[in-house]
Amino acid sequence: MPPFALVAAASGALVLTIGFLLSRSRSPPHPFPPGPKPLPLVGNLLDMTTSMDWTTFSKWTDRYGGVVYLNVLGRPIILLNSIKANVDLLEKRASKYSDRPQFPLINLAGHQWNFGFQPYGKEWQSRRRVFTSQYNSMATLRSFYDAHRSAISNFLLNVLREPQDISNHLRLRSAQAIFDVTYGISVKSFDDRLVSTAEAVMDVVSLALNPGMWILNPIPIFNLLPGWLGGATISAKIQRCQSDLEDLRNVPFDIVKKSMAVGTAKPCFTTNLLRESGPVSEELIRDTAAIAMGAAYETTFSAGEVFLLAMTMHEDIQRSAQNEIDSVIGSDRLPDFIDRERLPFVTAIMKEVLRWHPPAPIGIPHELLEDDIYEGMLIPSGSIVMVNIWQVLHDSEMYPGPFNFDPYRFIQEGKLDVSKNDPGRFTFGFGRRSCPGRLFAEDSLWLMIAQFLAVYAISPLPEGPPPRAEFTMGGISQPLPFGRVVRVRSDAARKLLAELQED
Ligand code: HEM
Repeated sequence: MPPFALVAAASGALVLTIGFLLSRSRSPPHPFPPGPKPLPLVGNLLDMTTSMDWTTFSKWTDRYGGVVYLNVLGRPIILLNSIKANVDLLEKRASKYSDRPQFPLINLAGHQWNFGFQPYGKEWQSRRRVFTSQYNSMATLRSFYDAHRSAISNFLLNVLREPQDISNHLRLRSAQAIFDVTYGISVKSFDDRLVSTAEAVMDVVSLALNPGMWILNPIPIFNLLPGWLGGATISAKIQRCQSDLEDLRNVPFDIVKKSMAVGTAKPCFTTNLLRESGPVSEELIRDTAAIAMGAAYETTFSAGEVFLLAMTMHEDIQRSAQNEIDSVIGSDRLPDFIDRERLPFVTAIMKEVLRWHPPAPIGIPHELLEDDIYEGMLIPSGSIVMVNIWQVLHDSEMYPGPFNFDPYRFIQEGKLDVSKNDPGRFTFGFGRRSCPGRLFAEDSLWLMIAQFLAVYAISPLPEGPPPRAEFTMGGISQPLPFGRVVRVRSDAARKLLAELQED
């Protein structure tokens, strides 16, 4: 254990003791929900593993049910493991359950303007409303189609040139689509300063959302560390995080403003809002634009990697999708958004990708604003409420054989049917804080799947272990590296690739 963690744990003990005694001194008329037995002083600290471990959380469903109570350092934590509990609490009682807890590292990095972490209230509401005015409008989403097309064309061409670097190409595609849509800026390569800044910001966000960081909060201890114990290095790193975040917030926005002034700006999220006459301030437009980059980059990349893993593991499913594409579209053009209705199996694969391994398996924690009684149990005010999205999507009643990658579960009589079990309903969270980028994310993933399968085939390495469904832990999770071979499917596919234009 690093020294700072020891110091943090030791100094936290006093706080824990007080918290624990206080929590014990309450004798609620209603019991807390069931959960693993807490230890004296630390409560359930050891049950909450150091990384976000949804599989451990899910095991508790069998033992304790859909609502699990933990007490960590005197702080109540509620895990919602079932669809019913999530709908009943986060959706039906949204006015109580839509706040966010404090994330100390997020605050320290300077995210106070980021509505994804803001408390529930007017400020959050007005920012989210501006964001959804674009990302939930079908007309605006359609205007983003060209950005998706061009990012995916670049991706397909990059794969042709360097198939072994497919993960990097997938990352670049995520960055290109979101920078184009948000700022009308085309980032050319993975080394682009804007992309590396976004990566650095997201690395810190991922760390900051780790329960170890917001439960133990070692930051006050870092501040006390003398230089020889790493204090100076830590403080330099913190300053770097702050300046990266400010760059992400300001640099692309300033580029758009300059190009608007000389009449060369491409229509995008930022120009749409800046041109609208209305009460929205320039600062608010700048802030909401910057959020999209952070929120979309890692999540859409992760979904793309999950797709590649699933196809490498299930070549038969891949071939069925390719047969569908060949018979509906033929081989003289690439599938496009207009074909969506006619490619139900491709859509079923997209839905199953989002179910089989959701990119944000335990979402972003909420905080409860006031005491609540649910099914006779007390959920105390101030509880941190964590949604086990992964478990919801592995509910064996809703999704029989939940560990299998099985897009056929969404096909009834040859047609797509997600009327009762659409994973998109759960993968993006529940209630008023649910992801406002859902429609954009599904558009982006669908086109990538359809066009990739039209021209490429992916298979396991001929030698070496077959790929396994293994994933990184953390706020945003993705497959562990796995071996695969990508090849152009046919001469017709090669011709289609030759006709593609690079942006
Ligand atoms: C596959 C891709 C994506 C997944 C799986 C995903 C998932 C999520 C989840 C689980 C949350 C937390 C919901 C909650 O607190 O209950 C969230 C929040 C959010 N997402 Fe996404 N997301 C994705 C893509 C995107 C994209 C493309 C954008 C923007 C264009 C976006 C913007 C946001 C924002 C702004 C929030 C914060 C909402 C708030 O606090 O009010 N996400 N997302």
